[in-house]
Amino acid sequence: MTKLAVFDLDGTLIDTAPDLVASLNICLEAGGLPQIPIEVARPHAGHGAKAMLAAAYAHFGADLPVALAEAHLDRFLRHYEANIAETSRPFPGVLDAMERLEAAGWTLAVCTNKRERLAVKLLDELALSARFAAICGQDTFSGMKPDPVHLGGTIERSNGSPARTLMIGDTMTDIAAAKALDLPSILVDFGYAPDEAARDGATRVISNYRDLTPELAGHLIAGRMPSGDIGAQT
Ligand SMILES: O=C(O)COP(=O)(O)O
Ligand SMILES: [Mg+2]
Repeated sequence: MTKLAVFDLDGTLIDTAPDLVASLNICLEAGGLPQIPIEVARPHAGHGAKAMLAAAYAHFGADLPVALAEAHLDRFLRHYEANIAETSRPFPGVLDAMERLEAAGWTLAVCTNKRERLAVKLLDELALSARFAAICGQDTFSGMKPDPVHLGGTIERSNGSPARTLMIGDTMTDIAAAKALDLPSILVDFGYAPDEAARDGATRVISNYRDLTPELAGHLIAGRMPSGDIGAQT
């Protein structure tokens, strides 16, 4: 059975925050509020449009009644879908890490809380879709991360097995999904919400994709940690 590396999308594979914040700012403008700086909105970028809108309104101390929230969500998603890959790009080093894993026989997949249609569109526009055995979103199965049905379904669609799967993500949502299936996980600490719980829960924390080697990935799924400095292996 193949070894499988499952990547989260926003904040892990692709730096989507600038395009997400651009769509958020369209809504704020329509709501008569100032533009929000990217550094204020970035920590919320991995939690979806609804959470970004709520956080932005809270930041400005403004009310967001349900009807307005719904209208904004619609506005956000329409703008985002039309502009999904304007500035979104893979994080530094991730394409090389994917190549190393593929060359060592690993299968790659994506498990994201983005809507599946948007995840596929983004990866299509970046010419990356074909690299993944499965791209599964919040609406692909009956639940989304951390619900194990999402990650478990992604593994099944990729012809993988939980015993030979590694999860790579940037938030506690990803780490909790891995834990629910008893999988090892890597937290990328340059993502959107690498909080204490996520750092503590992850099997390994990396700050640079050059540390994601087939050797480290193999050790993690074998339940063994490599001895010595990770940097020395690259
Ligand atoms: O859009 C979201 O809710 C988060 O997406 P992610 O799971 O790829 O980080
Ligand atoms: Mg994420």
